[in-house]
Amino acid sequence: MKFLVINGPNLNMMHFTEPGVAGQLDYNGLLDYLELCCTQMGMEVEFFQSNHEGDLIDEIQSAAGRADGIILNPGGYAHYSVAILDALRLCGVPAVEVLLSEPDEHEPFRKTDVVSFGCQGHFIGEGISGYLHAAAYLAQLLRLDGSAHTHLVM
Ligand SMILES: O=C1C[C@@](O)(C(=O)O)C[C@@H](O)[C@@H]1O
Repeated sequence: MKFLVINGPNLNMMHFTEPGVAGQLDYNGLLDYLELCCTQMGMEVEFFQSNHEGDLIDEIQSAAGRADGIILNPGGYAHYSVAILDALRLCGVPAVEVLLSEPDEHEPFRKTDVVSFGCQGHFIGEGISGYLHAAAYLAQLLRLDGSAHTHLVM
């Protein structure tokens, strides 16, 4: 089963806390951590990050036939990109959203999440564990409806 992990603007500049470990990971450290954990769970992952809305949309559109599911942290686009929402609805690949932090703990304008309407699951405010919970959830979803199996056979 293969997942495409898409991270939106500014995620490449952030630092992340690994559960139970002192210190912080940079973006490449995050990718190494996620790849290791997903490999241990028997999943293949591919990563994409962009600061540009159109590039994120191109990546979502190209997911069909290449990945069984999308794990998306849209960054600030979560709050207003109807275009990313449309791409998720059109691409035919199930997507799960991850937001590292809880929007309620930030400015009121972050309470709206338009991209969430294109996602079949949401892991919000769990830090980087959200990516792993999203992967496990997607795997379960795909096993239940058989799409991943169909895709692999094709
Ligand atoms: O870029 C980010 C990070 C974020 O996507 C998160 O994962 O918590 C939440 C967004 O509101 C913010 O703009």
